[in-house]
Amino acid sequence: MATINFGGVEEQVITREEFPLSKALETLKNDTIAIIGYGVQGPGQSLNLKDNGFNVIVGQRKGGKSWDKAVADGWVPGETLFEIEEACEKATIIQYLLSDAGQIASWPTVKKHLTPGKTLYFSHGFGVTYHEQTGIVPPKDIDVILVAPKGSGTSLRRLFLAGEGLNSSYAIYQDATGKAKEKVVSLGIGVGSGYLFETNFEKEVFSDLTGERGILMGALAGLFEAQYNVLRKNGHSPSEAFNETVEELTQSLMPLVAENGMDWMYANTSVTAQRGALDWKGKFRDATTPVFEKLYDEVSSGREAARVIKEGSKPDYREKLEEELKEIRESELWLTGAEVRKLRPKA
Ligand SMILES: NC(=O)c1ccc[n+]([C@@H]2O[C@H](COP(=O)([O-])OP(=O)(O)OC[C@H]3O[C@@H](n4cnc5c(N)ncnc54)[C@H](O)[C@@H]3O)[C@@H](O)[C@H]2O)c1
Ligand SMILES: CC(C)(O)[C@@H](O)C(=O)O
Ligand SMILES: [Mg+2]
Ligand SMILES: [Mg+2]
Repeated sequence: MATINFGGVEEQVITREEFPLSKALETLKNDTIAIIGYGVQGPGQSLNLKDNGFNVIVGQRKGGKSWDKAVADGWVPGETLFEIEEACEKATIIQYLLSDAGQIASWPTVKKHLTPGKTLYFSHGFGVTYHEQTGIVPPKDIDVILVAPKGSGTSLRRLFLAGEGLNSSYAIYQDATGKAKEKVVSLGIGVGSGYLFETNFEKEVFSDLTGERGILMGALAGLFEAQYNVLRKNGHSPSEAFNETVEELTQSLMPLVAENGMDWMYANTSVTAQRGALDWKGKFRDATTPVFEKLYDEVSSGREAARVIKEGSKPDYREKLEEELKEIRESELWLTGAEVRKLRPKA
């Protein structure tokens, strides 16, 4: 493990250099890894593991879109693609990558196959942390581990194909065999993580739910709408409002932040922008802190989980989601975005 000083706080991280792929392959050479669920993380993790040389099969409900996608991606029914129960039976390591609500519904099926010596792997602390609501309580005599890629499964696959890697957190919930650590690190490297940082199941789910509802998705989308609406109300054209709200952020300023930090982005803007933004930063921080405090409280109390389980378990969830996404897609803001994207010059 490498000790890294993160702004004055030392943490241990695991990199590909110190835990190479060859060591991961050696550790899991007798294992069959079943990826249960082929939604977003399933494809990314299974294809990366397969391309890295691990013994992988996929378990997915037959007949739906995810099954067809698995076939299109090269998984062969009866050879490397099975119904969930059959894949669980064949596996020594079960990577439980159904949607968090789906994991509750399929738990009785999966649990039957969690016999001593097997390993149960999650990419989220949700099911185990909120066990009073999910009913997911693994048997004591198996290893229970987590590798949570910090980003979409789509990005996990794309970065892997580009020879790069998304970072992931890892955690051990139960170590029945004494080998959970080497297994979790091997799987973390195998699924294509750039590096791995340690957490526990509860911290992973509390931070993840806060992040995605907050700045990564919910807060960001809400701030976009607020600023766009104010600009439009004051007579600015859609293209001007969109460019000053979204396009410049994604195309010009966030790449600078990603490359070299916030101060680098500030250093590459005008004095006028710097001065104003530095003054307004505090106002936005103070205005939104109570909302973030409320969000964390909803997450840590389990109330947010209850809402997700209730909504995510409804049979018409996907249909309703599609309606909500359509409403966003067809709003003036994002219709403008579609036109603006088309105008980007190609290399
Ligand atoms: N989406 C991501 O990129 C991402 C990132 C990090 C961690 N995670 C975590 O990874 C896990 C998988 O997430 P995902 O977004 O890939 O899942 P998903 O929502 O895409 O669903 C995965 C699969 O579950 C199946 N499924 C849903 N309900 C089911 C049910 N009742 N019975 C049987 N199958 C059912 C669907 O057919 C789908 O193929 C979750 O724990 C999630 O929190 C996801
Ligand atoms: C990709 C995210 C938002 O990081 C993940 O946490 C998810 O739930 O999909
Ligand atoms: Mg998440
Ligand atoms: Mg996340």
